[in-house]
Amino acid sequence: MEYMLLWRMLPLLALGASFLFLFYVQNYSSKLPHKECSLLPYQRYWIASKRIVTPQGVISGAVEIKEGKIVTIVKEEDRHWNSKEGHVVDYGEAVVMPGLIDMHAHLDDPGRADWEGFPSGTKAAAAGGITTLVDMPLNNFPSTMSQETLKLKIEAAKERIYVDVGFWGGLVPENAFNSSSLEGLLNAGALGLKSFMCPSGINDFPMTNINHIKEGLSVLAKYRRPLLVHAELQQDSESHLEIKEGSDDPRLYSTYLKTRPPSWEEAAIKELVTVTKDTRNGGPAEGAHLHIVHLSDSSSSLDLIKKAKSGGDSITVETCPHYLAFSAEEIQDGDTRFKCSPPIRDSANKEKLWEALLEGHIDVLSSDHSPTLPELKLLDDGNFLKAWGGISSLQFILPVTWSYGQKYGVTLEQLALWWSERPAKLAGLELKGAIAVGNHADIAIWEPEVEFDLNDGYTVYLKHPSISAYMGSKLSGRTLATFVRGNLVYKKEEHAPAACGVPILAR
Ligand SMILES: NC(=O)N[C@H]1NC(=O)NC1=O
Ligand SMILES: [Zn+2]
Ligand SMILES: [Zn+2]
Repeated sequence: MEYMLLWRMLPLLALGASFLFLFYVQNYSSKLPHKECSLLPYQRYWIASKRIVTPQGVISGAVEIKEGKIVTIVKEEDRHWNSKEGHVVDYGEAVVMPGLIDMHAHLDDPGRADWEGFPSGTKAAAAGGITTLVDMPLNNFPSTMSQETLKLKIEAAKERIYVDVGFWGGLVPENAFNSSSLEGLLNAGALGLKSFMCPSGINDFPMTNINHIKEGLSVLAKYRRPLLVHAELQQDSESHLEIKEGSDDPRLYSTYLKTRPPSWEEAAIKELVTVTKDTRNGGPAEGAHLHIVHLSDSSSSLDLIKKAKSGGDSITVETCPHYLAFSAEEIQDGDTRFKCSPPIRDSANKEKLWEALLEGHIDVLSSDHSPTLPELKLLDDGNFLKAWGGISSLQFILPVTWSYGQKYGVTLEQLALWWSERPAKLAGLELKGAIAVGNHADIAIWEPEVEFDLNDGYTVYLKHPSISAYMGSKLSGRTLATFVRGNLVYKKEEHAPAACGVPILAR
């Protein structure tokens, strides 16, 4: 009789057990990253190399990664690490460096995704060793200048980004005196704000004056987040107004150069340093920080920044690879791929930029990757005055800085400082920017000595490779692999099947 009861109960028991099993699998597996996020099927593993760039210097050894974070770093000589404890990926002599953080890129998504877009831009980033991008609030449509428009960005990024992406919000006349609007944007997670002191090239992103900037800083002080400023102030007395269609040849680079002299940068920075005084200790905007983007003028503009820094202002400055790689003398007439603002100046200016970077007066590097449609670059026409201003570079920033930096003795540690550690600090990314225990396992593996020709045979992931000023050049430094939070997102011309980058929102 009891046996009979047991037999009858069996199907019920089996059903219960399978429910329990399903419950377990669902709950447990949801905690594991999607296996399509990574080209490496391990949760826990070691990366070994003879050249690992840490804040304490370059070491030979191994880094242990567990569930997306760096948990151990050991030197070769301290052989406590036991390879049996996990899978080891041995990269030999290749360099293991913190992934690059490009704090200034325009991915134009949503609204102008045909210019670049999150999938193409972040695939290019991953292929170039970049593990985090901070996206600019303009060139996408609508511009990111409110809580609602930031939400559109986050929505557009969903399952479409291959690396992590943070967002700057826009400071524009419309929101500058509306602190609740700015606070809404900052509360929604913007890592800081960005504004222009000259026309931005995009009608729906109008320029700010120094009063707007002062207001922006006072709101940012409370959040301890930065304001990034495009520092060029149009000087009517000179230059561009005198350039009339027909009298100066718009195909000559020298014509374009005359339209944006260094005095524009100098005038903007002169105004900025009157308000950065507020950021000093005890000042009314203490806690805010002003960051000058893409400095080109290495003379008077830089002197003003140095003076403000020495006075205790919270101010930093970046330059970009194109100002370090190219000089005005080399730009061919009609080659609008090189048009950007502020413009690329002469070679003496370039030498001084390098000097300032090496001496620490320029703090950080960024790409200012600002693509567009090839037809708006006017490559056939070659009209420098009408072509889109912006350089396409994202995938190449590491080999460009490395290749052009050879002449100046640039070291791996310097690259890590300019491209990872300092941008992480500026953007407030606490767990990124260095190979250190507890940090996200955001890692670039690359071979500095390997040369390549950036020609049609090279796999470029940017949406419009033809508009990049770097096409046709020979560079050294090939990316082998890129890890984002422990996921192997790129390996030798292959991306992970799923886009598992996450939006980074300030809290
Ligand atoms: N709108 C936009 O991306 N402008 C950028 N392009 C450029 O060359 N400088 C910039 O500020
Ligand atoms: Zn700019
Ligand atoms: Zn820009």
